[in-house]
Amino acid sequence: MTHTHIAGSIHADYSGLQPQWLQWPDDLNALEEKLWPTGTHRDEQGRIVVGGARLTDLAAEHGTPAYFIDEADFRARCADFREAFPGWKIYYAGKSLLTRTIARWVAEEGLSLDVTTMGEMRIALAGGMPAERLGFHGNNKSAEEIEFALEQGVGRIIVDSFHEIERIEAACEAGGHRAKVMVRVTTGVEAHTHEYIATAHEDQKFGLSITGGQALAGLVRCHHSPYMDLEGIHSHIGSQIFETMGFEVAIRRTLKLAHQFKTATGVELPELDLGGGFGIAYTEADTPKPTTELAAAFEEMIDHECRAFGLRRPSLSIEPGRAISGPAGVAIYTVGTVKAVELEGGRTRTYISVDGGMSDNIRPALYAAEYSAALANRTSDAEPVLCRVVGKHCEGGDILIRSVFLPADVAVGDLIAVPGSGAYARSMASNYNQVPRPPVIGVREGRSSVLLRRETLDDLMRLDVGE
Ligand SMILES: Cc1ncc(COP(=O)(O)O)c(C=O)c1O
Ligand SMILES: N[C@@H](CCCC[NH3+])C(=O)O
Repeated sequence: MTHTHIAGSIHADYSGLQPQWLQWPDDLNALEEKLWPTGTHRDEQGRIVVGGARLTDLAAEHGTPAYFIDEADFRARCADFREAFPGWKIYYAGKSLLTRTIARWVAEEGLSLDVTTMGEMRIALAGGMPAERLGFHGNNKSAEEIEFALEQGVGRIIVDSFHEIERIEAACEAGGHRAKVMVRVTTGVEAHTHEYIATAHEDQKFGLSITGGQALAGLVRCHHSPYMDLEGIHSHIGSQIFETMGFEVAIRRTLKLAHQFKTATGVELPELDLGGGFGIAYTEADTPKPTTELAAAFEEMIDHECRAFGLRRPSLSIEPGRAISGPAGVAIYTVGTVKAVELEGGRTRTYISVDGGMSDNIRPALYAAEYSAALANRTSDAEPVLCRVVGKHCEGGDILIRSVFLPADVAVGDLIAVPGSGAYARSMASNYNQVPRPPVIGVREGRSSVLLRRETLDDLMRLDVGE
């Protein structure tokens, strides 16, 4: 192993192995505030404490891998959006993480809820979210889902295609319903995020294109429908976005569309929904903007464009998912093996295998998403080594954290905590390799409660009904 001098101290030389954004850590035991639920700290023995509970105790009680959600932090993030965007409707995006209890938290915090399937609708309603506070999304809603939504009286259906318009009308006709709808449009914005989670460029499956004219045609079609009350335009440009620029372009283009609609029909659309996508810090390199800053930028742009197009300011809504559930959640794994792999140039990468992997967090494999990690059960004075935290699946790409500095003495049995695991981890989990999915545990004032229990092998066996 070669060594190099950086800022006066001697470090192992990981040049070429270490991504540019990953800094040599000043203090491996430090917990960078922006990554963790508010109030996360180490106790006097160095154990990480989340929501007033030691992760060691939580792991002993609930096993690993597991996701722990700090209820106070989750609720505070709901409140933060509510307060930063006064007068706006805030729809928490349930796809990021949804259980009945979480739906209840969201309802109690006064937010609405964005759902995408029958399953999400059922869980949200079972959690006590009033149907009129649900926004029903999806690019291929089934007739059954639409009928259910109308019967329950969901607040609005966000229409994604002409086929769906026909399906909604048929369901209204058959069931004697009226449907409140918004039309999801593609604004052509190239959001600065991973290609798979950008959703407003033209060449993808969501929404009706503004440029192609389908968006205006869809709005007019809904406006004239005898079964629909058209509430407005919906735009969602993508996910894990830090810059306001993409949203500003979307605001301009959707309000221009609202103006065209007014010219075509003489009617002003009452509402504009700007979707979700607000980025969070997964690593030290991520710098999310405070919600107040986002709100100020949006407000200014909306006022400006409304004036420019001679429109009244519409009612406004957003749909944050990750920005609420992501930082509130920490995943805990147990180290099973540690392997120093010799690379060319005499350098070493330390592979730390944990008891989970791509089945409980597919995001690194799917989007090359980066995460951070910390030793949860103790501190260490050992020197930092460049590690790759990998899972237990039969797949070379089963990587949880591609590059992270951890102490050189990480050993079998240690606990690894991964912040930012509240969003799109459990909700996208699978049973790959017949691994039961981990539980979601709520933590509040030092006490924990199971929100979603751990799957068991019996659960898996029960599904396997073949001869
Ligand atoms: C329509 C819609 N709204 C809201 C969201 C939530 O996004 P995020 O969790 O990034 O805020 C998504 C997912 O990207 C979405 O598709
Ligand atoms: N699931 C994605 C976000 C996009 C999903 C919603 N359209 C993620 O983990 O980042």
